Amino acid sequence: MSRNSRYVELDADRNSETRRLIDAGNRLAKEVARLFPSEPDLADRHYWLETMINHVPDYIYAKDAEGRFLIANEATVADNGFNDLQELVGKTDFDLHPPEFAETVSETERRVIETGEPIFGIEERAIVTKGYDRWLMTSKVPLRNKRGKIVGVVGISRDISERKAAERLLEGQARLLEMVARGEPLETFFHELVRLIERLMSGIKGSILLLSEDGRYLLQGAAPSLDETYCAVVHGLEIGPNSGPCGTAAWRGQQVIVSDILADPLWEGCAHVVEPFGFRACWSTPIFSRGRKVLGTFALYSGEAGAPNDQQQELIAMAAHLAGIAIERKRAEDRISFMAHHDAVTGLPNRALFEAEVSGMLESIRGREQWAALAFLDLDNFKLINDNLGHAAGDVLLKAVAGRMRAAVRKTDVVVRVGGDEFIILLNGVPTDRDLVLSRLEDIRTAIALPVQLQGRSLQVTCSMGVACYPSHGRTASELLANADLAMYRAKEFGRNNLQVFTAEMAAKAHEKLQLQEALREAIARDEFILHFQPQMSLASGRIFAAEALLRWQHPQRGLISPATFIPLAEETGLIVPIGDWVLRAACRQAKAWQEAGLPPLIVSVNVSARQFRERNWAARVAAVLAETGLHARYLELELTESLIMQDLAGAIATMHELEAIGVHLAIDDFGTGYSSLSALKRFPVSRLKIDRSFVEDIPSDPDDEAITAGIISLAQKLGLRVIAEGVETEAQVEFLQKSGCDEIQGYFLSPPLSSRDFQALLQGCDADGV
Ligand SMILES: Nc1nc2c(ncn2[C@@H]2O[C@@H]3COP(=O)(O)O[C@H]4[C@@H](O)[C@H](n5cnc6c(=O)[nH]c(N)nc65)O[C@@H]4COP(=O)(O)O[C@H]3[C@H]2O)c(=O)[nH]1
Repeated sequence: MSRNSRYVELDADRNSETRRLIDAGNRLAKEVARLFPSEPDLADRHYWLETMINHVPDYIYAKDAEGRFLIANEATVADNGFNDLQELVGKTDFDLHPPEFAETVSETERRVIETGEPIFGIEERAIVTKGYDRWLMTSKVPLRNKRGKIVGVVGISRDISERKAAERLLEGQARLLEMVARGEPLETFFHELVRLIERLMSGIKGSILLLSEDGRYLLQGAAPSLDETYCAVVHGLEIGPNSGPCGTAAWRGQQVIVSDILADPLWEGCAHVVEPFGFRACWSTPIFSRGRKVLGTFALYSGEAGAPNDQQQELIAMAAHLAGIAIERKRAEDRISFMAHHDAVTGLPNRALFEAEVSGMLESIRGREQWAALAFLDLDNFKLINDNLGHAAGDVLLKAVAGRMRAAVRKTDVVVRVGGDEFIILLNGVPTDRDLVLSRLEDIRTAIALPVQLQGRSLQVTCSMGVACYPSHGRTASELLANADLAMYRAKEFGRNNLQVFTAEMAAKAHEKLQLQEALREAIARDEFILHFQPQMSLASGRIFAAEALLRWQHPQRGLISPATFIPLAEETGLIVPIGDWVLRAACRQAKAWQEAGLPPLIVSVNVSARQFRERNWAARVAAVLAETGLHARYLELELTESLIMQDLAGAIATMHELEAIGVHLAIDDFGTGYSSLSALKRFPVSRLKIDRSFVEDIPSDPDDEAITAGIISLAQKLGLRVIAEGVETEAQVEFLQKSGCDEIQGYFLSPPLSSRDFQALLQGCDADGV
């Protein structure tokens, strides 16, 4: 039996077949025992070890304390550019690599030798010669002799380039997506993308081209590594079935791989264009939108002929996909930004854009002999067209008008839709000639007023325009806007369809108005209002039977202020509602107080403004005041003006009926100045007409006024209404009115408006039957 007990010699004493088999088995066993002796000698072990480490793809080596290679596996030898281990032995990293790399390696190894501490798993750039950028994971342990003394290092390094590349790709993708999310400029994004791909594919240069808006040309997107001359040649390339790899890829919507530029028909005739740049292959991939529309191309150029491998194809697909996301996102942002800065109906810039840019525009003419004219413009009666013909027609009109305005100004001027029917025009950098500026603006007004065909009709729309000029009417955009607005307000006051240029007087008035408005607000809070009462007398009996309540503002500094000064503003601002409520309550309370003081019951007449009358449940509010003050409804008369009623005839008549139902009297004030038609008048539940003072004023000198007054009186009689004339000052007027059949009078002839105390004294001093 051999020393190797695992390989037993078999018993040969059997039949011949079996014997032959046994002989073969024994021969095999002997051979195995020879090849694999159980106690191998040192040389065998050395050989096995060498075989083993040479089969390992990692780099394994040992170096002495001076960093000289003692031994290394085949991978180390070959990747350092040698054929045989002996060529490497004795060399240091300084002999093999650039000094900065060698220094880093030797520094690590010195540490291991000095400390005796091994280093595991450090990542380092590869300094082996494999032609492309690679990474290693390295461990180094001290090399000891038999006595345990450290005499060098043993190193083992694994190529982790692929893992590193995958990591870098992931990081790159994350960075790119973050750039998209942050809305970085497209150009920056493209640069980063191309650079990433170039880092991952050595020897490759990338370029991104974008398809022009009309879908016909390729325009430069980014090509950070390509020669500018080459980029200039490609920029503006028309796409087509045979237009280089990029032009063709964009045309077909398919990837075009040109493996050898010099041999490919796509480059026929133009290979000489790329030749100087050293390209041999070009792979162009279309960049698609989500809806598969071509947005551009992603192209890679290689100095070597060939097609991309699977891994490279994956990278290309990823890059084209990311580029598509970025382009779409940018376009969406641009769209949103356009929508945020432009008016959807007319496509004109909106106020936000104007305000963002106007300062820069004004700045551009600062110090020059030029003006900027800012016109605020409002279409007259646009609401009427919108209400009667519908919003779609209104939009058509706005578009037409916007187009005309745009056509009437220069490219450098600005036309903005502010909202509704309001526009701003900025004529920038105009000569300092007022007449010229005004004539240009008048031209725009004329263009606007040309007929527009709407729903088969020809309509005309005029405009009111207010103008403020830089620098004399304002140095900032907001000053100019505010002043042009004031001027437009004035244009409207002048009956619309005209142009007004801002003046200092307008500003002063506006300022005054603002102050008055503020003071009025405070007056309500401080209870600074009082009522005066003006008697009304029956011409037949000579009895004072009623009093008109007239508001006064007891201003702490300015004294008694007439309502004519503040009522229009109170109406404009809506302050008339709380003020009117106060008047109604105070008048009812006073009338009731006089009754309680034992005076003969009087009707108190209260002026009602349109704004008040439109308040919801106004009749119910009147009833509540009557209940609160205890005054019977028949002692209250409400004076409504013709214009108030005509603003919303149906609504006014309904409210008048509600008031009639409560039992209050209704009168029409200022009769003759409005436009109430006779047929409408018949439907008003009123009990008297009040002839406006303007007709009474010139009686008896003006025969026309006499005729009108007499006419109103006879009309009222026919309609069964009583008539009162206001503003009666003279005996002659009284005589005329009496003769004409007027029922009642009010005016200085009788008495001016009096404080409640004076009025009470007047009543008490009166003869029970008359004044
Ligand atoms: N020249 C002349 N004037 C006379 C004569 N008799 C009366 N007046 C004045 O004519 C105005 C008559 O009031 P109105 O036509 O309702 O015109 C009123 C009325 O429209 C409005 N108003 C006054 N009080 C109120 C109120 O409480 N509410 C509302 N909404 N408006 C009021 O203010 C307007 C002006 O009121 P007042 O300044 O008080 O002016 C009063 C009165 O003082 C006269 O013989 N000759």
